[in-house]
Amino acid sequence: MKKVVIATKNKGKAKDFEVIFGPLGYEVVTMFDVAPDMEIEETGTTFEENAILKAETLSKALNLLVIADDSGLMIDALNGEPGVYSARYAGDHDDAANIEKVLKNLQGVPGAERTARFGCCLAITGPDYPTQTVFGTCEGIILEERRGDNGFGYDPIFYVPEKGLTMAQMSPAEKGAISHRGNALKLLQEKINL
Ligand SMILES: O=P(O)(O)OP(=O)(O)OP(=O)(O)OC[C@H]1O[C@@H](n2cnc3c(O)ncnc32)[C@H](O)[C@@H]1O
Ligand SMILES: [Mg+2]
Repeated sequence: MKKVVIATKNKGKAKDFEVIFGPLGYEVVTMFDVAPDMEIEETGTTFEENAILKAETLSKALNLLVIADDSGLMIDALNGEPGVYSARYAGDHDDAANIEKVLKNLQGVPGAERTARFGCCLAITGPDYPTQTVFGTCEGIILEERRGDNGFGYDPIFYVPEKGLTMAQMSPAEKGAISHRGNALKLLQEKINL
């Protein structure tokens, strides 16, 4: 089986990638498999800077073609927060605490003003392979309470009107078909031959 290396330590993301790459005949390999002790500090101020940083750091260390994902949630009523800082919005990398903080900051904001979008930048790079990036989005509404147990991160409070479901109520395949990550991967496939 062909392998694709993803510069991530997020098991939820890895699952999202498996659902999309599996049918293309790829086994997904993450940093847990190839560089468990490596920590890449995300010092960029944009998704693109951080995606490139993660992809290039791991690619140089392994001398292999690598894809990285830097993503996050942008909430209009919070001026685009948590944005690039989505993973550590409440301090630690704690999904439950991050959701609590969002819900608290949106208290009293009516439904029509709870619009938001997920964004995902994918960077691909390798030895003798110029770095390229794509950006995918997915529009939604932030609910007042959690719904569903699938997915990761902010999925339980991110409602997608076209589906009538939160991302945590979708199957992994349903999420992949409409998500920022799925949309970014479609753009990547258009650019290069995966
Ligand atoms: O950097 P890696 O190791 O890939 O893992 P990470 O979780 O730190 O990833 P990011 O730095 O890209 O931060 C993205 C955060 O944005 C949120 N997020 C991104 N995609 C999401 C999705 O599909 N569903 C829910 N939350 C998501 C979630 O809180 C993530 O931790
Ligand atoms: Mg990260």
